[in-house]
Amino acid sequence: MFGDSWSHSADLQEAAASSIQFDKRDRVHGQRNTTGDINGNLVPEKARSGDWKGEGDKVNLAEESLLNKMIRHALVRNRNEVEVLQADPTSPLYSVKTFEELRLKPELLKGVYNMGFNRPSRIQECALPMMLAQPPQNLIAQAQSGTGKTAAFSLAMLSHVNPANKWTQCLCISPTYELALQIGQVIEQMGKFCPDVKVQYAIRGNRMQRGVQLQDHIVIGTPGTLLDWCTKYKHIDPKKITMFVLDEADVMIATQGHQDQSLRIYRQLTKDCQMLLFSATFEDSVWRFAERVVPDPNIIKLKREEETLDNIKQFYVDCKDKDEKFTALCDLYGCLTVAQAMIFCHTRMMASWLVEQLCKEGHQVAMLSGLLTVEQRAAVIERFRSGKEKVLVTTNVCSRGIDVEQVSLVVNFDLPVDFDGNADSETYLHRIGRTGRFGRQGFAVNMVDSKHSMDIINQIEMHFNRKIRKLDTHNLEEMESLST
Ligand SMILES: Nc1ncnc2c1ncn2[C@@H]1O[C@H](COP(=O)(O)OP(=O)(O)OP(=O)(O)O)[C@@H](O)[C@H]1O
Repeated sequence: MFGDSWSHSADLQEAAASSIQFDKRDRVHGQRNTTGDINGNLVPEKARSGDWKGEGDKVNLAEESLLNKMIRHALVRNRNEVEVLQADPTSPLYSVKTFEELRLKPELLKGVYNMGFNRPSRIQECALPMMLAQPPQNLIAQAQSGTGKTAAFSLAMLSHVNPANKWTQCLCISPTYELALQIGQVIEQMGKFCPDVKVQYAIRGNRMQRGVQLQDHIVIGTPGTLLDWCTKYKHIDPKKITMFVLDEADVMIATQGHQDQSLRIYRQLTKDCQMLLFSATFEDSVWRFAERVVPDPNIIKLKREEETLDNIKQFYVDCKDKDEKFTALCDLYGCLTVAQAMIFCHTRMMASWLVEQLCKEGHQVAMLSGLLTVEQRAAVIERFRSGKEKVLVTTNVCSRGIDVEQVSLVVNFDLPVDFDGNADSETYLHRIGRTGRFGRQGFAVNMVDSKHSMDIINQIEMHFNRKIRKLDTHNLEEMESLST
């Protein structure tokens, strides 16, 4: 398929990876400030975490993904059209509007409905018929988190297996232990009425006697353990795998060693094995990886709904220093609690300082930062969502993940900057942008405390071609207009 050059480069990668002592759990728990590039080199995480003027709080892709799964209870709204690129453009394109059209086993259909799914999501409409087609078709699918990818491939695996064959038929690779468990939960829930279908987890700590062949039909696991189970321990015969799913490919390749482990598993499969790859984003490195493991793919893409600054009134407050920013924030406090507000800081330290100061002033605020475990973060977000907390102080760790409809005011206590200290317009948009909020009004207040931060405001103004007006915190009329 890719010839020797491809396997040679995989070998080179493995050799490189094994020479670097790197515990992947470090990444899972966000201790590292590095990430692996396509060649397995360690490179610093850049703009996303912002690392200028003090360590910005780290955004760990796997944690972000897990957090998203934990806090999400429904599909993300997306009204964009799905783009489909077929491997064979002459073959008819099927898409379904109902789950019945898929002719699933009745027990499986019952499982789907039992989960409260009435109809396929946008991405599922196209992806499901492709994944269930005969002869099998390969698929690369890209759509943001929450659009129904996991549910789609879980359904495909459950539908694919023949329970009468007592061996592993579907492999699903996931970047972390926790994410693998999340996928397993979906499969187990969806397969609730298919008791004959067995699921197993190839994750650290789950050990079996060497040479014991699994009878479980679907195995979900992390790349390293799955590779061991296929090669070293022979629990799985890779030649009998007929469906191979790679989930969260973007997270996978950002994790040192995972890419080459996945490639090594892939190389043991037969060429008839159906390959399915999913990713929330599609940078070049993800794309190159996808092309390596998914020959002749159908490609499905669902663009993220554009965030927009429409309906957002943007202001800046001119301050001398941090303390003056704090005073300005306290002046704004009445407006913050009218609906709900998020206050962004660059570092964990700044966020902690701010929370402490606000509490001293008698204000009730919640804090979200990379210092918290994913479970703790999920709990804080739930409290904020349910309105138990009105004001959330946060770093970038959650600027992407949480969609809280009722947030009407965003304060950039620190402006978003990239690695070099320039305006990070993308993060700015993520912090204050809203997607299709039915014209609901929002406000953004940016704290400026230096010529440099004023420059950033100017850069952001130019980037979005929108005026950011000066807010005089002593001008009560303008202040009050924030809450109307
Ligand atoms: N057809 C559907 N109808 C209703 N809800 C659905 C449907 N498909 C999935 N969901 C629900 O929507 C949410 C997101 O789905 P899912 O986890 O499959 O998305 P995803 O794209 O894999 O996102 P992530 O990568 O964060 O897991 C879940 O709560 C899931 O139960």
